[in-house]
Amino acid sequence: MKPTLVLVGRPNVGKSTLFNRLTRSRDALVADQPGLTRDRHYGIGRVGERDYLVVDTAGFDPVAKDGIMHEMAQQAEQAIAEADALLFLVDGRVGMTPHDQQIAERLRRADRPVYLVVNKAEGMNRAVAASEFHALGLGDPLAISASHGDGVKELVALVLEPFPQDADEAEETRDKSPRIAIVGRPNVGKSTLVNALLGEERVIAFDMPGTTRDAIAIPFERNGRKYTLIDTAGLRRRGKVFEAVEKFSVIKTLQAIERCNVVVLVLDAAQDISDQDAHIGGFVLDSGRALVVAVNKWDAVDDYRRERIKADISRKLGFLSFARFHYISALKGSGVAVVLKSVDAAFAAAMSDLSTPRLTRTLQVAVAKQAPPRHGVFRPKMRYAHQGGSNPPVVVIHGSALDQVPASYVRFLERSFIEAFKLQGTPLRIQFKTAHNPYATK
Ligand SMILES: Nc1nc2c(ncn2[C@@H]2O[C@H](COP(=O)(O)OP(=O)(O)OP(=O)(O)O)[C@@H](O)[C@H]2O)c(=O)[nH]1
Ligand SMILES: Nc1nc2c(ncn2[C@@H]2O[C@H](COP(=O)(O)OP(=O)(O)OP(=O)(O)O)[C@@H](O)[C@H]2O)c(=O)[nH]1
Repeated sequence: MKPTLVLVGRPNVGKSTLFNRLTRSRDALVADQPGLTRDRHYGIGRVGERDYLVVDTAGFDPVAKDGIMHEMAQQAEQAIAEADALLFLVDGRVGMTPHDQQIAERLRRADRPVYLVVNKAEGMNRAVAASEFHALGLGDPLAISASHGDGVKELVALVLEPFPQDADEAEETRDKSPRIAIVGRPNVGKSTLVNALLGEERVIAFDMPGTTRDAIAIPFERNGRKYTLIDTAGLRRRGKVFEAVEKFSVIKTLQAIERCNVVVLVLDAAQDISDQDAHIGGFVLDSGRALVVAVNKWDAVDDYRRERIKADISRKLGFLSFARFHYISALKGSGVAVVLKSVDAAFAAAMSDLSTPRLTRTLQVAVAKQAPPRHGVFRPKMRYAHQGGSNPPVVVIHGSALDQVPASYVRFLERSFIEAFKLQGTPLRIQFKTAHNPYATK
């Protein structure tokens, strides 16, 4: 599983700045989807070679007893409990404050590795900037500059070092059957859908999670096909049904998305699409996972409401249009079989092998139909394409002056490949490789 790094610190020490640097999209084109708004507190890590998740807790006041500060502290507590490592930021220009000491005291009790990070240290002697923070009793302070990037790579490498490269990751990518994560905000019907999927069918083996913190996986069979369900909420089996034993957790949701290869995003037809729905959808898009959307509780809403929710979806979740949407009732079991069929299709699309000659031909047809716009004196030239990865499929395009291709044209190319190869249910990524200037790619 990917390690989860949680940033804590008092307001204004630079947590958001560090968060942005740690999560800045490697592929700016993904970030450029119209209508996509992000939850600026949770992200997929992009610095260095290894993948990780980052959580930014808003200003953390461990002694707040009520009000908004108390609420924020509770959210921070949940994130601390679910963290694999804690990054405690302090401000090297301001120096140590009583608030830092309170937070340090809380973190000394956290049974997680804590890294003391002295930010805003650009242009300062790092040892001097760090020295007074030894008094916090959290080990050697590490001086960085989040805004300039100094020391950030080294910090990430150090923090990730103790975590083994995912042992089962390699095996999981070779998996021939879908690993499904059922995600959605609280009360939309995730457990009900899990039961509709698993209830009647054979659950091959289900071991109680016991003391392990890892998300559990439940293998099951349906219509002779094998699947694995990635748990997001600590499912417990009670008689014939599974129930969630933990409250909703964004971190667990993200970890499950990272661990699966097909996401089933559950929405509640009786409610309007919320920011939380959109943020979860944004994570799915960022992660590149295949996706099926189940609009649940269709039995409980009238025609007026049905029209309204469809309009709401197309307005707020347009960036998920690569996915199939199904209108289902998990409670009555209707539409569940179709969801699973789309899971199969999305999985197949995400894992497809795309032949180089066909990719190149598709590229040529697309360029003949609509050439990439000229940028200054250069017109991008696209010569050939080959596949660079799966789940999501990555198409690598070789040519010249490709670093200036606008996002709208990239989306046109994406659509062309998706149509030509009939890749329903998976996002597709395009990477450019320019012959003359190897540094201008990505
Ligand atoms: N000089 C310097 N300023 C920085 C650095 N990192 C962040 N800042 C500045 O510090 C201020 C606070 O940064 P934020 O990232 O918003 O801090 P925060 O901890 O997220 O603050 P809250 O959102 O209030 O919790 C901003 O003005 C940043 O530009 C740095 O490495 N060096
Ligand atoms: N009418 C109707 N109600 C449903 C349907 N699916 C679930 N519900 C109801 O919605 C409520 C929430 O369902 P759950 O399956 O517990 O939702 P959840 O997403 O797992 O909730 P959390 O565990 O809080 O994240 C329950 O009262 C269900 O009976 C459906 O298809 N139709």
